[in-house]
Amino acid sequence: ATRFDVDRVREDFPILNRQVHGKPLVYLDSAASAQKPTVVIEAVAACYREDYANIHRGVHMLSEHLTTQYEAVREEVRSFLNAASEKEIVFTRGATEGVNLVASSFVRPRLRAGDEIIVTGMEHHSNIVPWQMLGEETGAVLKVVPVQDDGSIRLEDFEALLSERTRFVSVVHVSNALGTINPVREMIALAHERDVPVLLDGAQAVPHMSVDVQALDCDFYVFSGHKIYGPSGVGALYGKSRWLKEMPPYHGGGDMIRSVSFEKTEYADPPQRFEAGTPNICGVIGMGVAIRYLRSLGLEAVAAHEHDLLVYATERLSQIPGLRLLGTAPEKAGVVSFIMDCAHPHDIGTILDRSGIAIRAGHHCAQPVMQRFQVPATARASFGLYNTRAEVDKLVEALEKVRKLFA
Ligand SMILES: Cc1ncc(COP(=O)(O)O)c(CN[C@@H]2CONC2=O)c1O
Repeated sequence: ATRFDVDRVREDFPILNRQVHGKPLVYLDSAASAQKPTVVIEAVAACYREDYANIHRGVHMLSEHLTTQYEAVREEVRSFLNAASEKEIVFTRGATEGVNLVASSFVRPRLRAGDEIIVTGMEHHSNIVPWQMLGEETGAVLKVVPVQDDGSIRLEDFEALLSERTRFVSVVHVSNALGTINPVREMIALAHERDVPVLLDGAQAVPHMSVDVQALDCDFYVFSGHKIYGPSGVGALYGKSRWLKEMPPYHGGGDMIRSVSFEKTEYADPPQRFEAGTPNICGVIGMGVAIRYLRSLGLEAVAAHEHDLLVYATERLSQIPGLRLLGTAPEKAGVVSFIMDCAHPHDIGTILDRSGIAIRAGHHCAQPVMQRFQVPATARASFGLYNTRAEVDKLVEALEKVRKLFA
């Protein structure tokens, strides 16, 4: 793979030149949201400054031009995920809306009291709460794959939960709290042996690795634009055509119809059926530019660079007395979660902030993970393509300062 020139790449991210509390920003919170390259910032600005109109219905040049740009992003996302057709790509507000859409339109009609939905113990709340809401409505129950001490799950534990009552499996591809990469290909094969469809939450996977939904054979895949260096409030849901065709609309309104009358309304075909109302037009266009930018750097080169940072950070943090890593599975991406015996994660985050270092401290919308490891919270450093070993060294330096302060 071509050596990844991170110093050159950093020039693409204006915010990385700024100071925080008089110190250079060291941004180690990309798992929460990634920073934006100039090409994305400029594309969104140009969309509003030069090209803006509403899309899909206008007969004037601006509307037609922007509609073409907007719909071209659907092909960009199809290619990014290697979906069979761009009709399998639904634009959403993000991963959370993608899960809710599938829960409401695909799973809900299939559920009866006592039916089971399988998730893992490391899910983000956006892949727990929608299923609990369905359970309250239908009497369906959640079955949870236990998390091992190293933050991984065991296939045999997953298989043991599959039963004739299992109606759906919804699992995270890469954990935002532990960094674990789950064995999703094998999980999907086991579920499909029993004709059980699977949704993968790919919010933390797509920034760090190539994703091929046809090779995975997942039934649904969700991700958010803001984690792949694009705007917030935009994302995508991949769904197999065979499923999208049979799904009723999620939200009603304009654009998702073929014809409306008080006697009868005909819905549009997928994907438009699931895209009611005026969308985040310039956000979608920005997301398309972000995907092109990421792919221009090469997912393999980005993954290799981030893996080097992950290994380096893990080695260096492991040498800090009183620091315990959470999430030490052999297959990991993106994040290093840890606690220190001398300070609460929030204190760690506050002190690091004073040194210009941005990490996340809390439960990372994965409270069951905190309960599983019996910690109130963790400190989490997470990596993007623009991070460097020197920034890991600054993190370690600051953590030594925490130790001196609190020891
Ligand atoms: C694994 C995972 N799934 C779903 C989501 C929800 O994505 P949206 O908020 O874009 O719908 C997140 C967000 N990650 C959170 C956001 O802040 N810090 C995190 O780790 C996530 O990490």
